[in-house]
Amino acid sequence: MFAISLVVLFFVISGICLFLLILRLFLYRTALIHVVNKWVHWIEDGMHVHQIFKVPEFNHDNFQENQFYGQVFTYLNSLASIENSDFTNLFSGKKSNDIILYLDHNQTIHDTFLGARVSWKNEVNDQKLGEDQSCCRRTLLLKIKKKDKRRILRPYLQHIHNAVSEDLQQRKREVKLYMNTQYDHRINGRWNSIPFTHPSTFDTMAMDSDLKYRIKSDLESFLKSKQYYHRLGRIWKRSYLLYGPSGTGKSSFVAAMAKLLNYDVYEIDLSRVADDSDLKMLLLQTSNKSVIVIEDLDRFMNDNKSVRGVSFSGVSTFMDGILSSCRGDEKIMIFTMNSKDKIDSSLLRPGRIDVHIYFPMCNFNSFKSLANSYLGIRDHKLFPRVEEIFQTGATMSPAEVGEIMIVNRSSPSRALKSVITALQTNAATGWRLSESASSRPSAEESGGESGGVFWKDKDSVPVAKEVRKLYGLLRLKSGKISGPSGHDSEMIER
Ligand SMILES: Nc1ncnc2c1ncn2[C@@H]1O[C@H](COP(=O)(O)OP(=O)(O)OP(=O)(O)O)[C@@H](O)[C@H]1O
Ligand SMILES: [Mg+2]
Repeated sequence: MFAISLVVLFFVISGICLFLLILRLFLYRTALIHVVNKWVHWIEDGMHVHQIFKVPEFNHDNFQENQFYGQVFTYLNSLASIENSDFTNLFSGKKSNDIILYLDHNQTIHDTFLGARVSWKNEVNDQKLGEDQSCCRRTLLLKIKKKDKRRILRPYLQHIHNAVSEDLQQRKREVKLYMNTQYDHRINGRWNSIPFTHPSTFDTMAMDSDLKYRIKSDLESFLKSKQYYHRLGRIWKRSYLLYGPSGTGKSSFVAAMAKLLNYDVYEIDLSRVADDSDLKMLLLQTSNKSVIVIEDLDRFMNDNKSVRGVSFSGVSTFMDGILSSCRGDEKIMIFTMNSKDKIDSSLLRPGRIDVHIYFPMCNFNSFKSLANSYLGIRDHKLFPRVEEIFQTGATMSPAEVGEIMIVNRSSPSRALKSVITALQTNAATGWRLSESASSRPSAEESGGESGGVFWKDKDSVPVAKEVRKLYGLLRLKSGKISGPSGHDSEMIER
């Protein structure tokens, strides 16, 4: 009898074990386990009081981005649990085989910290602005059990901060290009960003190497001078004016500078700025360590004295950068122009523009540099002929030379012959005369009224001897900064 009971018991226990095993297999195979987990969490959540914390995208005054929002967003997207969150977005990353996961609007993601379970919601509220316009107000909501709050809240926020800082350091900051959106007083953020992938670098620029070295050193010494500027009571800002004819590499050089610094680029399109206060707002919404760029400033200033409400004084106040100094961080401003001829000299005075860099048309040296990078040749039997034509004063922009070389890259001889023909045609049509009249820096421009430091490619302009003498005198008065090769004739400090 006892033996029979034992056998029955054995079968019952085995049956239960088998049942549990099959149930487990069933739950996992069919993913019903997630449904069960959801119910368990739902019941558990219902038995607790929660507290919700908001992390809005913009600070309460709506002027500046809330840095912590960006940190939390990066942190959440790096969590393994994002893969379990519904509607996660998949984007391709920097490398072709990279896939990046991003939390979708109004989705929830869970995280655990020191044994406590918290959840985050990526809340996005669409606001109707007009007939066919709307904007989003983004907030991240942290839901945490009241009983866990005292124990984990502060360490958890610190943990996010540390995790993101390390992550950012590892990724060495992905540089972004920000562009201002059309003005609308109901929208908080005025900048849209995309990854900044411009291929230009200091190495790819066909420029005098001495000049490149000076610009690099200038940037580096500026970045190290926080205390110095502070002691002088000056705003820690450096402004560069890149000017010269079209296609000489000004925009490419902006990209090269931003890459060298690893700074984000904020490019301001003045036609989208409503008025002076909007321009101020844009400046206030830029982040630390950024390059602020206004391209073709001469065009805007000359087209109409007031660009859609932006006044002359609005532009000069912007250039003074007083607002940008609110957070005491360094700012680099870059302005590009084709010519300084018609620009009010007060806009170019030292302090508003610290360094003037002239971008010349192609000369034989920059031609050789382009031939090296575009065609892979350092010398060629046609080089003397090309040099001869340059010496007659014929010229073209580096952009034009580059285009000819790209089209004929399979045959360097054909490329050089095409460049020679194009140079001859330009010379015959008298193009160089108009170029020299409109955009080369005159003595007055460079050393006279505009001020600041003036740099140009040492081969670019046949500067008159008298001007050089004058420069020499000015240098003696103010001290000099010389490059590695000892050429200091291109730089004037007033
Ligand atoms: N000095 C240079 N070295 C190498 N490439 C150059 C140089 N100048 C121009 N290029 C090439 O020519 C093209 C046009 O250059 P970029 O747009 O920088 O000229 P830009 O001076 O800004 O012209 P614009 O005044 O019309 O805006 C780019 O593809 C760039 O790579
Ligand atoms: Mg340009």
